[in-house]
Amino acid sequence: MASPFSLDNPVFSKFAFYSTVVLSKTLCMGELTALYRTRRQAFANEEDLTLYARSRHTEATTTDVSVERVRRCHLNDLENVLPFVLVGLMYVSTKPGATEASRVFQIFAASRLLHTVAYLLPLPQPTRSVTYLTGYGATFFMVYRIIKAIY
Ligand SMILES: N[C@@H](CCC(=O)N[C@@H](CS)C(=O)NCC(=O)O)C(=O)O
Repeated sequence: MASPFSLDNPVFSKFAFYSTVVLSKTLCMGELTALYRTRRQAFANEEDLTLYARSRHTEATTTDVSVERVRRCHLNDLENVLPFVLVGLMYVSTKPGATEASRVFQIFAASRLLHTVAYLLPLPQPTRSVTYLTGYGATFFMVYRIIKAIY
Protein backbone atom coordinates (compact mmCIF):
# COMPACT_ATOMS: atom_id res chain seq x y z
CA MET A 1 0.00 0.00 0.00
CA ALA A 2 1.46 3.41 -1.02
CA SER A 3 2.30 5.76 1.85
CA PRO A 4 0.11 8.89 2.01
CA PHE A 5 3.22 10.80 3.21
CA SER A 6 4.85 11.14 -0.19
CA LEU A 7 5.07 14.27 -2.33
CA ASP A 8 3.57 12.13 -5.11
CA ASN A 9 0.35 12.26 -3.08
CA PRO A 10 -1.32 15.57 -4.07
CA VAL A 11 -2.95 15.86 -0.60
CA PHE A 12 0.38 15.52 1.23
CA SER A 13 2.10 17.81 -1.24
CA LYS A 14 -0.51 20.55 -0.59
CA PHE A 15 -0.25 19.92 3.15
CA ALA A 16 3.56 20.23 3.00
CA PHE A 17 3.25 23.49 1.04
CA TYR A 18 0.70 25.21 3.30
CA SER A 19 2.38 23.93 6.48
CA THR A 20 5.65 25.42 5.28
CA VAL A 21 3.90 28.74 4.57
CA VAL A 22 2.41 29.02 8.07
CA LEU A 23 5.51 27.67 9.84
CA SER A 24 7.73 30.15 7.93
CA LYS A 25 5.37 32.96 8.88
CA THR A 26 5.62 31.87 12.52
CA LEU A 27 9.43 31.80 12.27
CA CYS A 28 9.42 35.35 10.86
CA MET A 29 7.61 36.60 13.98
CA GLY A 30 10.83 36.20 16.01
CA GLU A 31 12.74 38.42 13.60
CA LEU A 32 9.88 40.91 13.54
CA THR A 33 10.03 41.08 17.35
CA ALA A 34 13.76 41.80 17.16
CA LEU A 35 13.09 44.55 14.59
CA TYR A 36 10.46 46.17 16.83
CA ARG A 37 12.80 45.93 19.84
CA THR A 38 15.60 47.71 17.97
CA ARG A 39 13.35 50.38 16.48
CA ARG A 40 11.65 51.10 19.80
CA GLN A 41 14.79 50.55 21.89
CA ALA A 42 12.80 48.17 24.08
CA PHE A 43 15.15 45.40 25.16
CA ALA A 44 14.05 42.79 27.69
CA ASN A 45 17.50 41.98 29.11
CA GLU A 46 20.16 44.18 30.72
CA GLU A 47 22.92 42.45 28.76
CA ASP A 48 21.23 43.33 25.44
CA LEU A 49 21.60 47.05 26.21
CA THR A 50 25.39 46.99 25.88
CA LEU A 51 25.04 45.52 22.39
CA TYR A 52 22.01 47.29 20.91
CA ALA A 53 21.02 50.39 22.93
CA ARG A 54 21.69 53.71 21.19
CA SER A 55 21.81 55.61 24.50
CA ARG A 56 23.42 54.53 27.75
CA HIS A 57 20.29 55.85 29.51
CA THR A 58 18.12 53.17 27.89
CA GLU A 59 16.67 50.73 30.44
CA ALA A 60 15.51 47.14 30.00
CA THR A 61 11.73 46.80 29.67
CA THR A 62 9.14 44.07 29.13
CA THR A 63 6.16 46.42 28.81
CA ASP A 64 6.56 48.12 25.41
CA VAL A 65 3.08 47.99 23.86
CA SER A 66 4.21 47.36 20.28
CA VAL A 67 6.78 44.70 21.14
CA GLU A 68 4.26 42.94 23.39
CA ARG A 69 1.67 42.99 20.58
CA VAL A 70 4.10 41.23 18.19
CA ARG A 71 4.94 38.74 20.93
CA ARG A 72 1.25 37.95 21.54
CA CYS A 73 0.75 37.52 17.80
CA HIS A 74 3.73 35.10 17.73
CA LEU A 75 2.33 33.16 20.71
CA ASN A 76 -1.07 32.94 19.03
CA ASP A 77 0.64 31.44 15.96
CA LEU A 78 2.33 28.84 18.15
CA GLU A 79 -1.01 28.00 19.77
CA ASN A 80 -2.67 27.42 16.40
CA VAL A 81 -0.04 26.52 13.78
CA LEU A 82 1.54 23.66 15.75
CA PRO A 83 -1.84 21.89 16.32
CA PHE A 84 -2.66 22.42 12.61
CA VAL A 85 0.56 20.68 11.54
CA LEU A 86 0.15 17.76 13.97
CA VAL A 87 -3.59 17.27 13.34
CA GLY A 88 -2.98 17.77 9.60
CA LEU A 89 -0.55 14.84 9.51
CA MET A 90 -3.19 12.54 11.02
CA TYR A 91 -5.80 13.97 8.64
CA VAL A 92 -3.56 13.19 5.63
CA SER A 93 -3.29 9.60 6.91
CA THR A 94 -7.10 9.26 6.57
CA LYS A 95 -6.63 9.76 2.79
CA PRO A 96 -9.13 12.60 2.36
CA GLY A 97 -10.33 13.84 -1.04
CA ALA A 98 -7.86 16.23 -2.70
CA THR A 99 -10.40 19.03 -3.23
CA GLU A 100 -11.66 19.01 0.35
CA ALA A 101 -8.13 18.80 1.81
CA SER A 102 -6.82 21.63 -0.38
CA ARG A 103 -9.67 23.89 0.72
CA VAL A 104 -9.06 23.14 4.41
CA PHE A 105 -5.31 23.85 4.09
CA GLN A 106 -5.90 27.02 2.06
CA ILE A 107 -8.52 28.34 4.49
CA PHE A 108 -6.22 27.71 7.46
CA ALA A 109 -3.19 29.37 5.83
CA ALA A 110 -5.22 32.40 4.68
CA SER A 111 -6.83 32.77 8.11
CA ARG A 112 -3.43 32.82 9.86
CA LEU A 113 -1.95 35.38 7.45
CA LEU A 114 -5.01 37.59 7.93
CA HIS A 115 -4.86 37.09 11.71
CA THR A 116 -1.34 38.54 11.68
CA VAL A 117 -2.41 41.53 9.57
CA ALA A 118 -5.42 42.12 11.84
CA TYR A 119 -3.27 41.86 14.99
CA LEU A 120 -0.35 44.00 13.88
CA LEU A 121 -2.08 46.90 12.13
CA PRO A 122 -4.41 46.53 14.19
CA LEU A 123 -7.75 46.16 12.38
CA PRO A 124 -10.96 46.81 14.34
CA GLN A 125 -12.53 43.82 16.08
CA PRO A 126 -14.17 41.41 15.36
CA THR A 127 -11.79 41.05 12.35
CA ARG A 128 -9.06 39.29 14.33
CA SER A 129 -11.56 37.06 16.16
CA VAL A 130 -13.14 36.02 12.84
CA THR A 131 -9.75 35.14 11.31
CA TYR A 132 -8.80 33.19 14.47
CA LEU A 133 -12.11 31.27 14.53
CA THR A 134 -11.82 30.44 10.82
CA GLY A 135 -8.41 28.80 11.30
CA TYR A 136 -9.58 27.11 14.49
CA GLY A 137 -12.61 25.77 12.60
CA ALA A 138 -10.38 24.37 9.83
CA THR A 139 -8.28 22.47 12.38
CA PHE A 140 -11.38 21.18 14.18
CA PHE A 141 -12.89 20.07 10.89
CA MET A 142 -9.81 17.84 10.43
CA VAL A 143 -10.23 16.53 14.01
CA TYR A 144 -13.84 15.60 13.12
CA ARG A 145 -12.70 13.81 9.94
CA ILE A 146 -10.02 11.86 11.82
CA ILE A 147 -12.45 10.71 14.51
CA LYS A 148 -15.02 9.78 11.85
CA ALA A 149 -12.39 7.77 9.95
CA ILE A 150 -11.47 5.82 13.10
CA TYR A 151 -14.97 5.10 14.49
N1 LIG B 1 -4.59 32.45 23.99
C1 LIG B 1 -5.66 33.16 23.33
C2 LIG B 1 -6.86 32.20 23.21
C3 LIG B 1 -8.07 32.75 22.40
C4 LIG B 1 -7.61 33.34 21.06
O1 LIG B 1 -6.66 32.87 20.40
N2 LIG B 1 -8.29 34.43 20.66
C5 LIG B 1 -7.95 35.12 19.43
C6 LIG B 1 -9.17 35.88 18.90
S1 LIG B 1 -9.79 37.07 20.03
C7 LIG B 1 -6.80 36.08 19.60
O2 LIG B 1 -6.34 36.65 18.62
N3 LIG B 1 -6.34 36.31 20.86
C8 LIG B 1 -5.30 37.25 21.16
C9 LIG B 1 -4.06 36.66 21.68
O3 LIG B 1 -3.89 35.42 21.69
O4 LIG B 1 -3.15 37.43 22.05
C10 LIG B 1 -5.99 34.43 24.13
O5 LIG B 1 -5.45 34.60 25.23
O6 LIG B 1 -6.72 35.29 23.63
